[in-house]
Amino acid sequence: METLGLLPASSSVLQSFNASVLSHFPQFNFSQFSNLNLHLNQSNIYFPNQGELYQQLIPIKAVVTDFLDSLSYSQFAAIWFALGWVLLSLARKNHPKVPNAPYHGYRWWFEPTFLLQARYIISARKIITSGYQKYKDTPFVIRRWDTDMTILPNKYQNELRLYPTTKLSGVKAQVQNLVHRWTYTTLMVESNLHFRVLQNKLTAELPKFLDIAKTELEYGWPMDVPQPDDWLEVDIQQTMRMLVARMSAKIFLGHPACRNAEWLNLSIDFSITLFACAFLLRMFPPWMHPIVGPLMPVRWKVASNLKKAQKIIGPLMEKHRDAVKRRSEGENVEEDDTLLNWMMDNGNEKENGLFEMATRQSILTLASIHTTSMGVANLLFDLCAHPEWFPVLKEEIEEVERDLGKLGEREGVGAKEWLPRLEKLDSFFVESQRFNPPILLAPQRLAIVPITLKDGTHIPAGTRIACANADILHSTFPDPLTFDPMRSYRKRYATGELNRHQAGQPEKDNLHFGYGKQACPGRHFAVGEIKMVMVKVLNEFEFKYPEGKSRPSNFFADENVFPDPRAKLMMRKRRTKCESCGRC
Ligand code: HEM
Repeated sequence: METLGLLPASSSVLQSFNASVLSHFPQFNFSQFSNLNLHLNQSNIYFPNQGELYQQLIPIKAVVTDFLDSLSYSQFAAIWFALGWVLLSLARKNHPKVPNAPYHGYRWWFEPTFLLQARYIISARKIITSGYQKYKDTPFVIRRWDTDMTILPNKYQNELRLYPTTKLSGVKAQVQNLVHRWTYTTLMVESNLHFRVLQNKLTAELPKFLDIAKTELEYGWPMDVPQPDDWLEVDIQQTMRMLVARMSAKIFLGHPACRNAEWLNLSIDFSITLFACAFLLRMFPPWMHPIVGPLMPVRWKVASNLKKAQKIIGPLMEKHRDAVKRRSEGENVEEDDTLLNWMMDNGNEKENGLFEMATRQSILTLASIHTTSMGVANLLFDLCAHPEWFPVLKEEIEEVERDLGKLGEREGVGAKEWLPRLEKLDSFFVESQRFNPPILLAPQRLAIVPITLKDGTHIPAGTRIACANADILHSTFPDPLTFDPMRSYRKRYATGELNRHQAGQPEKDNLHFGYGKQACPGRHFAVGEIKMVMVKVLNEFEFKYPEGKSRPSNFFADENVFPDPRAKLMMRKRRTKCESCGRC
């Protein structure tokens, strides 16, 4: 990360600055304060007939100009961020919070708040977990760089989930995280078309769309997935991102757009760029966004991605409009049943504007691709760390194949019949997600109006609230630190609640997909995709860690979690007796 270079950069920045100051103010001998070996230009500037103040300003200007000229790109970036930090510290204010909820995370009573906020960037896990362990049943407040968040115990979940978005809004909290108009995400708040299409079309016709996505998985398989006969080191995260991007593109945009390499790359890249842009902007106080936003290259990239998206989405919209018109004239026009078409048919004039539709499609890639592909990658990382489960999951697949034929092969037998049968794989995913949630704070909400809960807990308007989803799942299970992949499988049968405790079924204790009416509207599709990919992967390949490697650790950026991007796996085509487990 660039910030890792801050320290070395700052000492040479200091050198440049000292040299520059000394060249214009020779009377100050800075070298006596440092042992830096500086080569100084001792020119003395004197302007006759100028006021004394002006005489003093001219050399200052010269110092600044010389100084800026002498900086390398990384030194300039380091100063830029240091400046942001200082300004933010000056502009810092306390954000609304639940009254009496203590601020948590200070190491000493005199630790400056900006240090705690800076530590949160990479130590969110430690801060949230220690707060949860300390306060468990009462609210506490964590301090993120841009906002404070009151962490509520999950005993309030069933009450909170009943509040409508007009009072407690998940999307407004997300858009605040994404720094709204500075990343072009405000439209998510202005209209919920992206939510409606997932709930009313995708989830309502889930088996159909999973079967459609499966066809694209088959198409991309030989291209995206290496087919090595012998062990080969692979970047499994990138492979999975591409496969998931293809499946998403197929259901959103249909054929042939789903095979447009530019769109596929864009849909993967957009999330990273937009996330980086929002993350950097959050370092600055809101009043500075109009100044720094337009100067940020990463934001230019977001804008250029959106322009490219318009070029791809525009003709698709035209095509659908044309099809609708011709159909209304009695012509029989064939079209893919896509989510884009549904959005156009159900959107109003503004939602159907090109910029708005292209941006919304891009935001949907942000919500769907990395989250889902990380789920598959984590599953594989966990399987390689516990290879004794390979044969169990393979046997389950083979059993379903014996009854229903291979997935997608038998007429009339598709995702609907197949995927619910993969109960052990489902349970393995739930446990893998328990250890590797994509986010540490879910659900997150913004209080639009003041709210008083039944026990008198008051949430003032403007308060950001969240739940410590990762920690809840590490405290509500017996033996929580043990990776026990059949937990939810056993729980379902022990309680007889066969429809509960499954992947993608939010519970008061399992909040990784959010909770209530505002829970992730793409979760059932995501779980289906993950299972479909895993069936193919387990049927065809064996995996293990490269020599000397083990399960990669997770990285944190604020409360966001992602696997070490450098982590690799070894894979080869499946043999009768595989090395992963020694049995199958
Ligand atoms: C493993 C994969 C995924 C995880 C872990 C995940 C997780 C989440 C979470 C935690 C939320 C916030 C929910 C809340 O506040 O209660 C969310 C929202 C959302 N998710 Fe997912 N998600 C996943 C996959 C997907 C997929 C595949 C799609 C689309 C097909 C999708 C679309 C969305 C959208 C549009 C929202 C925002 C809804 C709004 O406007 O409030 N997600 N997701």
